[in-house]
Amino acid sequence: MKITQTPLVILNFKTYIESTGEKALQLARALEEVSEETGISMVAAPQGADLWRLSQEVKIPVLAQHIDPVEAGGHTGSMLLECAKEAGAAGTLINHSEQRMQLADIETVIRKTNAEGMNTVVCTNNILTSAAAAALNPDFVAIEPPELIGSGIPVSQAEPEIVEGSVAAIKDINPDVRVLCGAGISTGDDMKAALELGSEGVLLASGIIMAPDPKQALLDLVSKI
Ligand SMILES: O=C(CO)COP(=O)(O)O
Repeated sequence: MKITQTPLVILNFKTYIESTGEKALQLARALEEVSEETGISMVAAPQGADLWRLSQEVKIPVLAQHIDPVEAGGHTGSMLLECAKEAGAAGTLINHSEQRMQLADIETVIRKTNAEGMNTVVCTNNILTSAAAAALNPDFVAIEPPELIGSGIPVSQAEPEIVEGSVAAIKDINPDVRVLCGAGISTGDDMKAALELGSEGVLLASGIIMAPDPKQALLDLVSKI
């Protein structure tokens, strides 16, 4: 089912110990509680091995962090779309800077995932790649300058022009694509700035996962919306 409600918070669990296994479930429950308490749409993107457990335990959508552009058959170590779907994934991140893909493969995964009615979130690194991604008809484009990822320096404050420019370029090519931004996002001011720049939500990781109290960090994140 397509995610329609914005503003939107997608938490990329990556492969931190603090967001793995039992701790991934605790984090997903925090997302679910904050979503229920605030009415803000929240989504978890755990590692593949945690997809099934989280999709069964929480009501918020869960996304795969990556899907390989392969058909069913002889592929070792790949993540097959159909497997992620049966594990309860509502969609997938695509082309994250930590899992870069070729253009043809990005197109394949967007097309196959959209055909299943699942959500497609393509990650980009600048205005030009954001415009290119929009032409492939994903549901979301998440602009994340790699140099700010994990830095604690929020893109919405450090490089606002890349967010504004990506929104304009994307909407010029495909008005239906919704824009998220990420990299260094952690506070309510960061989220407020992101929305003021024209994005409809954020894609984030360490600012929440590494917080002493992730649930309180999520409440702070959406406190100024
Ligand atoms: O890569 C990111 C989300 O996909 C951003 O990571 P940080 O929130 O840790 O900067």
